[in-house]
Amino acid sequence: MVEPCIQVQQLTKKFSKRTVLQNISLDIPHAKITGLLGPSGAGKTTLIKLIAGMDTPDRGKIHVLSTKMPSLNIVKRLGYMAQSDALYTELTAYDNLDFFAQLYGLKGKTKKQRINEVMELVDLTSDLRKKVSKYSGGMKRRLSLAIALVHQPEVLLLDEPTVGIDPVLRQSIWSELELLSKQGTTIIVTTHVMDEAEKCHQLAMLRDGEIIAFDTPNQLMKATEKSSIEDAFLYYGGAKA
Ligand SMILES: Nc1ncnc2c1ncn2[C@@H]1O[C@H](COP(=O)(O)OP(=O)(O)OP(=O)(O)O)[C@@H](O)[C@H]1O
Repeated sequence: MVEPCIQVQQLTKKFSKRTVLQNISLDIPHAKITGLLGPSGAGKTTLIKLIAGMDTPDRGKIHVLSTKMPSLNIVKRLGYMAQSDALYTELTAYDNLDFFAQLYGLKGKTKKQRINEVMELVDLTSDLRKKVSKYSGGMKRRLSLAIALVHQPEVLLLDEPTVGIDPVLRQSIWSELELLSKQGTTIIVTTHVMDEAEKCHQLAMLRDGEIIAFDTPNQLMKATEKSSIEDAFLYYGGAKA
């Protein structure tokens, strides 16, 4: 049997006395796009951060690429895009990308080529030399995505990657995610947007720190006899995401 790319086992996370993730278990296969869908405060960011190794669970275990998290050993194999942009605003976009690309071990021609490729992908080529402090919110989001992609990670963890991005570019980003997953990248993406949720190969629906359903979008709609993911989600007792 092929081991899942990401294994979450009986995970519990508390902040002070408040339990925000409750006994979560998930097996996430390789080379699929898995969506985490849930209303604000459901625990999506907390879960993706734990998977990325940015925080530690109170109970349970997470393995990514057969490595117990958190672990520095696989940092280079992961791409993580946080919900709030972590950018050096006094530097240009190029310098930001250059900094992260070097951290990930890219050098010389390959580094330059990758920087150009990812900036083209997020449609920022003409703003490559602009200071990030002059970027709009949507441009910063796109640059953060470019940074998460620059080292061609095997696992991509994206926390609301398309917030503030216009519909046309959003579509092209989703086409790229689809292509990356076809090429073998495992992708987890949190979203509030229902039409994005439908594009995921499988969806974990979260509510109040618990997984209320985990299946393909089609199966979720079929099982609930609903014609949209939003209605299926409401059926399972989720508030409006
Ligand atoms: N560092 C922290 N300290 C205390 N409470 C926290 C912390 N981080 C998150 N929480 C709480 O944990 C719960 C889950 O938050 P989380 O950010 O994971 O939700 P979310 O589903 O990602 O929400 P959103 O869609 O609004 O981003 C919330 O009630 C939040 O207030």
